[in-house]
Amino acid sequence: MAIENTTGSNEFATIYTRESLANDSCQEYDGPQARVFKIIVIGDSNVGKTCLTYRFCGGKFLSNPEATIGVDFRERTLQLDGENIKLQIWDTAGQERFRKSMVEHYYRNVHAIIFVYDVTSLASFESLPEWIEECNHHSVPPMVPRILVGNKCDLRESREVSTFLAQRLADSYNFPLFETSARDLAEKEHVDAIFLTLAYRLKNHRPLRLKQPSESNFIQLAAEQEEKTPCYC
Ligand SMILES: Nc1nc2c(ncn2[C@@H]2O[C@H](COP(=O)(O)OP(=O)(O)OP(=O)(O)O)[C@@H](O)[C@H]2O)c(=O)[nH]1
Repeated sequence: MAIENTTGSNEFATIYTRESLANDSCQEYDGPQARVFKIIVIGDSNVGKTCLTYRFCGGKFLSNPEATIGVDFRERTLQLDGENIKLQIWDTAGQERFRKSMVEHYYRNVHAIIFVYDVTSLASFESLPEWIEECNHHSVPPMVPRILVGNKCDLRESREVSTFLAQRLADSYNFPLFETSARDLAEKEHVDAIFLTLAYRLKNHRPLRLKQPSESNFIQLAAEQEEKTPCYC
């Protein structure tokens, strides 16, 4: 099942569906001159942040991921309407003990935020206001796009969070809502569509304040992380 919902404000005018992806001008591209956007993926431990980002960047489902320590970095470069866009995805740790020293780094110069919950865990859904609050505490500008993703839709029998409930929360924050599954192969294009929706939004939004994340900081943090945790890229 794939559901894409927009908020009434039409903030995300471009929402990419499976069908539109098939005809889209978006291609994989690994050229040197890409605009770089930092996207952080936030939410409780075990909701599937690693699996979602790995599905988007690596194409596969990770059945036995280890808990993220600090942050794992993944990247994918796309060519959108002739422009090279590199999405630098920060897969953050859900467990407090693995994230507390990193929180400042997560939010610095972030361009977009994906809040993830698990549709089979009401607790992970009820944590969302705290994650959103943390983000607000770090003074992330309001123009930074935020989206809500309910993962593990393949576990239909165990669902604890209805689409209705999730949509109500999404509407209250004015965020678009997506429900998907990192595990279900049939949802692969839908996972791509979530990130592509953000990529198009970022590409077309060129505020003067937009600051590129420093490549040197990124490389240094990535090197530190590699020592701590295996990289699945
Ligand atoms: N059924 C199902 N299981 C999933 C899905 N996505 C992730 N999982 C499983 O959920 C568990 C946690 O996945 P992770 O991606 O490591 O979760 P996380 O949010 O990154 O966890 P932390 O690194 O601790 O923050 C793993 O056992 C995955 O195999 C999904 O879409 N469907």
